[in-house]
Amino acid sequence: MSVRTIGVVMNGVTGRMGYRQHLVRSVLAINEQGGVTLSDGDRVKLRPVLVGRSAGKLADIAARHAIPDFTTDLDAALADDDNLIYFDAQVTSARVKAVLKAIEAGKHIYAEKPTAESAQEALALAEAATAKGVKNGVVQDKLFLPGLLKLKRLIDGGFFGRILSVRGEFGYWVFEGDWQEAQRPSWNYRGEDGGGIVLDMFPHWHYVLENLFGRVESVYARAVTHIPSRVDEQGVTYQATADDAAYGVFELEGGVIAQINSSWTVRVNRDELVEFQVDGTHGSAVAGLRNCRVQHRSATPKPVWNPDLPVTARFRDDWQEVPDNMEFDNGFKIQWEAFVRHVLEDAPFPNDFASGARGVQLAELGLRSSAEGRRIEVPQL
Ligand SMILES: NC(=O)C1=CN([C@@H]2O[C@H](COP(=O)(O)OP(=O)(O)OC[C@H]3O[C@@H](n4cnc5c(N)ncnc54)[C@H](OP(=O)(O)O)[C@@H]3O)[C@@H](O)[C@H]2O)C=CC1
Ligand SMILES: O=C1CO[C@H](CO)[C@@H](O)[C@@H]1O
Repeated sequence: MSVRTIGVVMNGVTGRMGYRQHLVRSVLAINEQGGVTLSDGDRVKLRPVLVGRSAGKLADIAARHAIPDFTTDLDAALADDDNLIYFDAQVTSARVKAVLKAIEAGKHIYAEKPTAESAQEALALAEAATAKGVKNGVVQDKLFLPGLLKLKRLIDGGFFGRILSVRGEFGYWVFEGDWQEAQRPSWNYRGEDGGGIVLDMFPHWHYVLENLFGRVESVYARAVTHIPSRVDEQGVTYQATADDAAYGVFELEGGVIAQINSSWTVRVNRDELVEFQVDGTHGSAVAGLRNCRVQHRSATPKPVWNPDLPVTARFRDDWQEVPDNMEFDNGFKIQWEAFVRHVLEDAPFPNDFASGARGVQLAELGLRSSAEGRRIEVPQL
């Protein structure tokens, strides 16, 4: 068994996702476990090369984790042939330019979602990567959440019979920033800076729906800005020009109807920050980030509507927890390992830029649907 090291240029590590999930919980965690194991038993460690626009912030992170390589010069990092992979977790609006540069430099590309702000640009990235012959992948972390893995297990095991509908509820209250600090970066609430819940969350819903239930054939959405002004990181009031809630209906192949609410203006009255209820002819399930509960047709109670009487049935007690049956690793790390194997030994990696572009397309069509007040067919890309 041999161990080798490859360089990974990581742009955006001073941000929330780039630092926590990608650098600490994925790349450094992979090295701590001894690297990515390839099919022949060899191991590959990752040498992060931190890139960003603030030398001070990069130096802090590098010192904290004893990382020798960091720079504000993306071109220099891309010019180094030992750096095989370029990873991007910058703000969405900065993604396309940097990724195109990295493709041009012949790097294999892994990027956060959404890959671009428009479907045209997202497609252009996919085409540029294909033309250059570089591997490409987009983060689709929700597929690896324990709750969704359990849901997939139920689907694969035929638990539902014919699936009829999916109801998704995502969101929580994001503070306005005046009397309590906002817990998400302010650019998310400015359209001109690449913000908006549709662009943020519809790419997630797209790959979840496509992978678990089938192709998304149409969308109807209403996107709104419920809170028109917020206060940013500097304490300055700004106009919230991006949508902070979206109410969407998606029709899937085979007639499944999915209805997903996404909101940063909702107070949580559910067990998890995202939950999907799936109803089928033979059974139903409610899956969250970690847990999944089911009710089989044979154990379905028969409620009778009678508002004259107090409710005595405890409907939630009639559901059964799906067991873990396995250890669940961090989903971002699992995807990093898969991408490294894809680059080095051509292992399958379905979450490519083409699938990323389909997600951006759904966001774009969702926004168009909202603006025009109509249901829109989703053309196959
Ligand atoms: N898969 C998932 O679950 C999630 C994915 N995301 C995606 O990750 C990306 C980053 O989001 P998040 O980490 O929340 O954002 P942050 O605001 O926390 O981080 C943004 C990063 O981009 C850099 N940056 C900011 N402005 C610019 C600019 N104008 N030009 C170049 N770089 C810039 C920042 O550098 P600096 O520190 O110097 O400002 C920082 O490194 C987004 O595309 C978002 O959609 C976000 C949340 C969850
Ligand atoms: O992917 C995501 C999951 O949820 C987060 C919380 O609002 C979002 O920031 C995000 O982009």
